[in-house]
Amino acid sequence: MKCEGTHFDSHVPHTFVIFGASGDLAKKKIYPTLWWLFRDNLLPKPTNFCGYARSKLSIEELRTKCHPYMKVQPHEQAKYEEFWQCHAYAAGGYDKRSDFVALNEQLERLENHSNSNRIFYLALPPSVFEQVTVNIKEICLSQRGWSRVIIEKPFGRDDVTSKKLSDHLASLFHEEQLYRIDHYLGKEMVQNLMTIRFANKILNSTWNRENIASVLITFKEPFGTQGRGGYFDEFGIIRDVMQNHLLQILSLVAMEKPTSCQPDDIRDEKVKVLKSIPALTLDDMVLGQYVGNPEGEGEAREGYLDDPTVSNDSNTPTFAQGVLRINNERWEGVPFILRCGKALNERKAVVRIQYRDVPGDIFEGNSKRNELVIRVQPGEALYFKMMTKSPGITFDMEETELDLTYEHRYKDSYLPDAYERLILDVFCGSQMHFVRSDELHEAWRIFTPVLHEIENTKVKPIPYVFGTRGPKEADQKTSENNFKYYGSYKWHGKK
Ligand SMILES: NC(=O)C1=CN([C@@H]2O[C@H](COP(=O)(O)OP(=O)(O)OC[C@H]3O[C@@H](n4cnc5c(N)ncnc54)[C@H](OP(=O)(O)O)[C@@H]3O)[C@@H](O)[C@H]2O)C=CC1
Ligand SMILES: O=C1O[C@H](COP(=O)(O)O)[C@@H](O)[C@H](O)[C@H]1O
Repeated sequence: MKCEGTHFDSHVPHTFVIFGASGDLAKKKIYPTLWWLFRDNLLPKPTNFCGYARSKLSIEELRTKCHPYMKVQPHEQAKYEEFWQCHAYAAGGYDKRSDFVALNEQLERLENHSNSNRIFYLALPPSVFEQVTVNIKEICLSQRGWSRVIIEKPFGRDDVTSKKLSDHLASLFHEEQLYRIDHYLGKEMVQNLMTIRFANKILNSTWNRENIASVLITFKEPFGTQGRGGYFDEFGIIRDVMQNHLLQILSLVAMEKPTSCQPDDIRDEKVKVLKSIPALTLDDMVLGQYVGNPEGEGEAREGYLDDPTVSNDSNTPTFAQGVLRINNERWEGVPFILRCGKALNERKAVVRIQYRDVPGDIFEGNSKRNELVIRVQPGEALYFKMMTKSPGITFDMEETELDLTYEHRYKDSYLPDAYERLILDVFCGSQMHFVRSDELHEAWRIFTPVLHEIENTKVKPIPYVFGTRGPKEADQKTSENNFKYYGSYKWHGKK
């Protein structure tokens, strides 16, 4: 797939500035990703790195914090030393102009006063986004090259706060300078959706209400808040996962074919399909909150409300299922069911495209629906459930699958982490896998009313036990929305 801005001038110097360099995201995701890109010679030369945070840290201390996540192999040691030699660190406040002036001087020295391009990564809580972006704009932009800003969710907590943030950013930067990360857009199988849909005649021509009964997009995690309940409680699972990751997947599954693979042609189609979705209502939802499992081990014994950082009467959902409708010619009447939860029975993200029953059945009701399953993680796979005659002297039929398990088919392929792809895209100037402000606006339009209703009327989520599949009411709602679960499918392959 050829897209605009998929390469960079490898000889222009670049500087990557990490705000919040002392934090969790920086040590667990950003520094490791930069190291892997550096290790694989994927970054322009030279690229320098500069951390910025309030804590006073030496490079040695920063390195020690990051080390457990860097996955350095013994033979990579020399390269690893080289990586850390390209680093600087500045301590300062997020609201202090003079500290940003000092940061800028440090960047100039690091760049040897060259025409370096600059990338600013905001690994920061949203409360300081505004001050930091103003200071970047006024003091730290590259004077001779380009500057780009990467921001992490949450992009607001509802339509009003998100618009405020969008307006603020638009007053400082052009949209082409802004890279809003939704890391699900960097995952292999999510990126594959465009190819699966638009490069396969057989799928493309059945991708509509005449053939598809329902679509189920699931995200499950087997752990709870792990002591981060304080943060989670402000947002809940709908804002944490459904409004962004699952809705992004839905857009890619449901959008019309873009006129080209150019980032804005794709994002135009995503916005268009979102505009056809009415706001979600409480009737379309099942909400849950986990309780401890007295027979479980460790964290599983604790319920959400047992987390000391969560208030005792919190009604924040840790599980949510919502049924969305797309009122356009392709999808009218096809439920798109988004389901996500923490403290469930497994880690899994999967998209199920369930086809309609075969009309004019001659098999006495024994055939089951076709289902195309796109397993995002873990173990990327694409499989198509279908009916076949049982082999041998029989006319019985059985459920089987066409199976594309990546681990078997692409044995020697390296599937980079989502952040590796996305950060590289920023160097390349490709916004294809980043969220545009109008997409965000539509996403909040769909979710804000129901979020406010849950919060204002103190809707009680249904308790479910840590380590289970969540409230059974969700399965009930799924079957009412034309998704058939047979419980009879058996896969015989190796996992
Ligand atoms: N390439 C590969 O690696 C392949 C692997 N497989 C494996 O085979 C196994 C079965 O495949 P799968 O497609 O999941 O088959 P099924 O159609 O049997 O689906 C099973 C899933 O349905 C969900 N479920 C359970 N009860 C209900 C219910 N009452 N109503 C609605 N949904 C329900 C569960 O998922 P949930 O809890 O998420 O709702 C469960 O995992 C899986 O483990 C799969 O990974 C299959 C083919 C290829
Ligand atoms: O954005 C988030 O995603 C993670 C799950 O990401 P994954 O790549 O491990 O699937 C989730 O744990 C977190 O709560 C959420 O904020």
